[in-house]
Amino acid sequence: MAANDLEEEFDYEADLEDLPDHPPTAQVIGDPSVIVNDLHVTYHVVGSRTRASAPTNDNLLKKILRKGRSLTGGHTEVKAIRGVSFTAHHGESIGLIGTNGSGKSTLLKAIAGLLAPSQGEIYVSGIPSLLGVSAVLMKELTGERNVMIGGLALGLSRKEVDERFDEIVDFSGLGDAVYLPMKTYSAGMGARLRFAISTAATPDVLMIDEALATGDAGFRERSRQRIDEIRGEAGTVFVVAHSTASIRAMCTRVIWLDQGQIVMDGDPETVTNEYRKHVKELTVRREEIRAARRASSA
Ligand SMILES: Nc1ncnc2c1ncn2[C@@H]1O[C@H](COP(=O)(O)OP(=O)(O)OP(=O)(O)O)[C@@H](O)[C@H]1O
Repeated sequence: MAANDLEEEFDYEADLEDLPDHPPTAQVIGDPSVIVNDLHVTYHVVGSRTRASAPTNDNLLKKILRKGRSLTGGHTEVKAIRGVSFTAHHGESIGLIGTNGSGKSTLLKAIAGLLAPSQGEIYVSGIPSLLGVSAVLMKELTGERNVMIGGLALGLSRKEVDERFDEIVDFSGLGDAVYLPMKTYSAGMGARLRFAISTAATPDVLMIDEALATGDAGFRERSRQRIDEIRGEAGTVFVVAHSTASIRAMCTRVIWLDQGQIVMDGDPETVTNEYRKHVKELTVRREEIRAARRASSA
């Protein structure tokens, strides 16, 4: 990854002014809602990690003749989560931070029950919801129809969805675009609608993966308030965001992941400060490597 990409990835200043400078209100934390015990998650990927040598016509022919065998080579295991343990409580909002590929999304998917642990256990009290409704929404249908589908998927009745429809649309900020097919929405519009539907019912455990990055300042402020309300109603919220400013504004606790392991787990200020230092060091180190490469090829 280039140093520029790395800096974009850690958009830690960009939205500071968009967000209130007070941290989330302190909440008395309740009983455990999620217990993760020595979790390991491994992806099995068909294909070799090593670069294939350019095939000559001769060995390509041989490969084609070896019918039924994979042309892609070996089988690779990606150990995305390696021995993660923590306990989350009712009333907490936990930010997950870490560089690209550190395992944040994988951890959320495992808590949501979408990925099986290869080792370890996850206990969840209540129903986890990974932006609960994303899987059931249909791009060909209008936002309006999707509000109904998503609401029903969350366990609301048809009448309850009808009653909450205006509120959901107001929250999403979509206006009349809600009557257009979702496939016509920008990434941000789709993310805002998913967030609005997912939080229409108060979930026990809500997981938000990057949805907030796509919203504007007003939407982010509404989201922050909604997350506070969910915590107030004894829910637990997990938030993945690359912006440490958003994380500090929304979370009562932060877990920093690196290469599938926990580096730090603690209060937002301490963890994000340490993380920012780490990112700055990484950026400097990568810039030095690039400069050395440029010098050696000159
Ligand atoms: N479906 C998959 N198949 C194989 N490997 C995967 C798959 N999804 C993720 N990985 C790998 O697992 C590791 C963790 O990925 P994950 O998406 O959980 O990280 P992340 O911290 O959410 O990254 P990002 O910030 O880029 O979204 C990475 O090495 C990634 O390449």
